[in-house]
Amino acid sequence: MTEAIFSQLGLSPSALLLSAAAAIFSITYLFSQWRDTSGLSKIPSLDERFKLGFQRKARYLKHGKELLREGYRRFPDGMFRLTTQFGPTVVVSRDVMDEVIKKPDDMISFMEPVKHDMQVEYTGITDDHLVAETIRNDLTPNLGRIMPTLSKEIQNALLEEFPKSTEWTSLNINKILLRVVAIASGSTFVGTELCRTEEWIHLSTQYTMDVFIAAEKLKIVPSLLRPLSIKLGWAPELQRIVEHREKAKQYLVPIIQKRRQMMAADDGSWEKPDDCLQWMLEKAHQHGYSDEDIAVSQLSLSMVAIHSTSITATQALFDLAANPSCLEPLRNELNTALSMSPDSPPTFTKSTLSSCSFLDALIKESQRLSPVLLVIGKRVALAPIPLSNGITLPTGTHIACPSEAVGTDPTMYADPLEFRPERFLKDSSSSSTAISGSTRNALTASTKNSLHFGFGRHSCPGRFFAAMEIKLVFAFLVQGWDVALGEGGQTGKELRPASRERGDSITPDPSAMVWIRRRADA
Ligand code: HEM
Repeated sequence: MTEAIFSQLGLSPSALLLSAAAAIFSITYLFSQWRDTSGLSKIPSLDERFKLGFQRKARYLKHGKELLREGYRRFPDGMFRLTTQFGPTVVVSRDVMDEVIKKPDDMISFMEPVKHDMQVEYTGITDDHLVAETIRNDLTPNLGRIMPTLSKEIQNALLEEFPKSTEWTSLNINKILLRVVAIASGSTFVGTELCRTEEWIHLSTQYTMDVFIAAEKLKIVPSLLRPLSIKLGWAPELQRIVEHREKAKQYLVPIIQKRRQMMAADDGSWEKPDDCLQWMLEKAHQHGYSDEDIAVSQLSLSMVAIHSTSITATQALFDLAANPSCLEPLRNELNTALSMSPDSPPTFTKSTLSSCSFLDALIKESQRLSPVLLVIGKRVALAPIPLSNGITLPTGTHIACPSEAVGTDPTMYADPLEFRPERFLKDSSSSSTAISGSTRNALTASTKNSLHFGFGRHSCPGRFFAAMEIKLVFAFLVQGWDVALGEGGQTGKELRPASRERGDSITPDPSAMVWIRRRADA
């Protein structure tokens, strides 16, 4: 049908797409010139040399980290304008961010940037209150209770996925840790049976990939042309997203219904599952969720949880392998923690794991240098936002805080690009002045000095679970295996795989290999 219209017009689909794109770029350019004359022009800009919006966006996609660092160093206490992949954005200091995010959601929107980033109009991602509430009210307070199951799943998954040989073997660690985290998270999200099935592992990881890829592809196309580009087959992932949702319903609705029957017939003998699916179905009616909605919410939960955690774990493993001097203190600390366990054989508990401050510091230091995102606190002003510095951010202003630049600020962190977990230890003499000597330095801290899980009321509610999961992966991994970055067990900073950076996001090199061998005494 669409092709028939094009041939009647005497145009190929790509010629039409190109002409329409040219027209839309011109309109966008004129609009961006008009926008710059608003109150925002009082704020310094890093965009001056580039006139066209698409040039600015392309520059950010390639050099986002350098631009954010430059702006932060030049205007550390204030704010600056920069076109990010999100469009013209006011990048604000932590103090301004602190002020802004305290405003109510009807003044400063958390969802608007998500709508753009995830292209929700096309991908169908929704603001899922049930997910955030379940994490805050059920998952986080019960971490101690679910830990034995989580711990067992991680240990089993590592034993299955990692080599049994005591010879060095190369592995694509991205893929393996994604599987381990998907299985382990699945045990807490949907239960220990479904979490190990290939179908669920595929669904819970591929859904996220398809949503992100579709959204990235759509953002390249000017907004008015997106429906046409979809008709022309530009984002086939959108169809797969719909299929993933149908599959999730097929897998989960019968389980949910079975659980409801068991609940209704329960005479006290039924052992109620202790997982997010159960917690969600028990409160679904308060939120007006059907059983099918719960199934889709489980995909949303996997989407926010699994990749962010496995990426953080992968980066930390690269850092550990690149810094072998960290291995001995880490193993000693873990052995001491296990020696405190009352169980036989000894196991990690929530409190023994929290006593492992070097492990906490190591992951936090890795996150400081390789966070998942360059900025946090992306928001859109839904009303004018007056600030204490006298500037009022007009309605529609896009805001973000340059968390990576803050984390590599030399006035906060001595030798900021060096990997030194000790800087986060309480009694470390090498800590920088701004961060030393406080339990607020923990990996899960969400403060103005610790930004990578966001801060304020929308800060990541899953960070306690993520931290526990990553720590358990590391605890079992370093006890059972040796890790290196080159053939024959070579290690060293120069071998650390470089990350991929595009716009706001930092990801480990997907093709990077690590070398692993089973420890003889494990
Ligand atoms: C290392 C892994 C993770 C990182 C780096 C991370 C990071 C973040 C960040 C930066 C935000 C946005 C905060 C803001 O804009 O103010 C966020 C929000 C969120 N995260 Fe995480 N996250 C991780 C793991 C998880 C896990 C495991 C879960 C679920 C169990 C989760 C659930 C959520 C949810 C539901 C939100 C939205 C909160 C809201 O709507 O208020 N995250 N996360």
